[in-house]
Amino acid sequence: MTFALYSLQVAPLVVFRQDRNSSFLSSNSDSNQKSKMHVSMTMQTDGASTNIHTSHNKIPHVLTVAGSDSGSGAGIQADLKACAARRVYCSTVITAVTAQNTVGVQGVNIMPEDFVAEQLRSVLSDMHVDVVKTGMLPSLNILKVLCQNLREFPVKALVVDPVMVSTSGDVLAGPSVLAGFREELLPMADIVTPNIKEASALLNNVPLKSVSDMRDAAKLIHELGPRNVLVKGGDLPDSLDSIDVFFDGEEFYELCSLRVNTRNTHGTGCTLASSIAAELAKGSSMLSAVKVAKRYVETALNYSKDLLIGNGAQGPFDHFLALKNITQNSCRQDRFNPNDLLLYAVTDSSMNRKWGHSIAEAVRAAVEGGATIVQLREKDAETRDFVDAAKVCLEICHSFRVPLLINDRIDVALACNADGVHVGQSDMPTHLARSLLGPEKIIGVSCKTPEQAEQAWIDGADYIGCGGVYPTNTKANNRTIGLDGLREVCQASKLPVVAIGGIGLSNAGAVMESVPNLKGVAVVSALFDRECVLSETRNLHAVIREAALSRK
Ligand SMILES: Cc1ncc(COP(=O)(O)OP(=O)(O)O)c(N)n1
Ligand SMILES: Cc1ncsc1CCOP(=O)(O)O
Ligand SMILES: [Mg+2]
Repeated sequence: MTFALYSLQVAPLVVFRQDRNSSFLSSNSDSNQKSKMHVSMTMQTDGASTNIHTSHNKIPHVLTVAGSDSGSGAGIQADLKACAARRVYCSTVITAVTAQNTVGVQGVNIMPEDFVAEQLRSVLSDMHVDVVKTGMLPSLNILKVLCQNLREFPVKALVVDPVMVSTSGDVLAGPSVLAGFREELLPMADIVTPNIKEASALLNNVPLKSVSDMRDAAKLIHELGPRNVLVKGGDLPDSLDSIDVFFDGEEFYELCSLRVNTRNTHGTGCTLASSIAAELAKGSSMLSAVKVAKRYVETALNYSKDLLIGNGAQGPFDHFLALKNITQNSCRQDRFNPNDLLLYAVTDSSMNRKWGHSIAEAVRAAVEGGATIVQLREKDAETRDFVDAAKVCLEICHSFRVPLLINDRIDVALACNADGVHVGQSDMPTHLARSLLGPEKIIGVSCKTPEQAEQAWIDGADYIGCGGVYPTNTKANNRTIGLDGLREVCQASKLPVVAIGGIGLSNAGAVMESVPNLKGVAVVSALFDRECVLSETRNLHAVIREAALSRK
């Protein structure tokens, strides 16, 4: 039995009107931002994106319009799990019910389009939906009903996953739907996320065999009207990496991730699109949303690679990998905030020994004095001592809401559940560190050139440590790049930059004042090769803060 809601007065809804020539999202914390995004309304920033409630208690909301998968690997079920894991609310409009498992699709029951319309109206007329994500649209009429509702109830963003064939090879949308995608839905989309087969189908079956073909396809699909295109290269043969091509209408980005060797890939497309939608709902810029979503899927696949569910060729994966850490009570609540780089204290075991300080004493003095982020750089510590000391320092830092990173040692960072790591050009490669640490941890990378900074960004780093700016005795044989080298990296880097090397009370203010875009300074000896770490940190903090304020 259905209820006629159509006569009810509908409360005035949304909010975001899209200017078709511009993009829709603000990105006030996203230094990766390259495209022409406009501020339409105050949303949460990336930096606060793990807090699902805004100050008005509004939760970011994704509506998924997709088919049900009885095996729960893909479709509506994957979308719900992805949104829950990414901590946004998810409502659902079901377009079809499939009888499906890890072997394939045994049956499809398409919802009548009137009932799809009724579901859409129920959700959109009552709830504040930020982002709509589409999956299986099994008939042209359903697609048209969706477009009609989107025109009536505009939302902040539309993510289109142009589902046509299931992972098992079963056809989920016919040629008339393909025409509907091209003519009606894609022109409304903020991003479309075809895999190789879907991109080829959208382009009249043009063959796609290389990354260069994917770039051409992204450009041609962009001409169909979506503002951004992500062509997913997971099905390209003969590659150790999985490369996706992102095109925003102006620039191409090749987004690389490690190919995870697993049978459990059923639902990756739905999960990726839902995760992009979730990040957009939180207020991320498009490129940042795509990067975070990719990281999340890669980590989930890696975490579930040996999971055994079903007897078929393609199994589901575990979306809730984050729950494995839920029992750890000592965890930071916020994601990386670039402003945390303002005064970056980097420890040194030999300096602490010289002054008779334990690591914990030195770290406590630094955070009490105003350090905004701490790195344990314990080059000669025994692993066991390092892990024990890191756990104590983590408690101290978190009591001041200061993140704690580990220098070089991913194993130590994992063992103590630190907030992240800092790696150099000859340490663990950044993309490997990212796949080991997952999407939420902070990764900093040392870079001396714009090219290295670009690579760090591609590989999934969060910030750049740039230096040595001045000569230093703390790191042997380290080439000095000077203020000019620092400026060059700051100007080119899409990631926030912190300066390091020979910086102290006498020059920190000048460095901050004379280098545009610099987020802060990282310091070893000026804090730790001193008798009183607390007062040195207080003094340096005052100088840097003043310089940062005078720049504004
Ligand atoms: C913030 C910050 N920037 C740069 C470095 C240097 O890292 P790396 O090049 O790996 O050298 P080591 O510190 O490992 O000797 C850093 N540690 N922190
Ligand atoms: C680790 C590192 N990386 C580049 S310079 C440097 C040492 C910085 O130490 P200090 O602040 O004592 O000059
Ligand atoms: Mg290193």
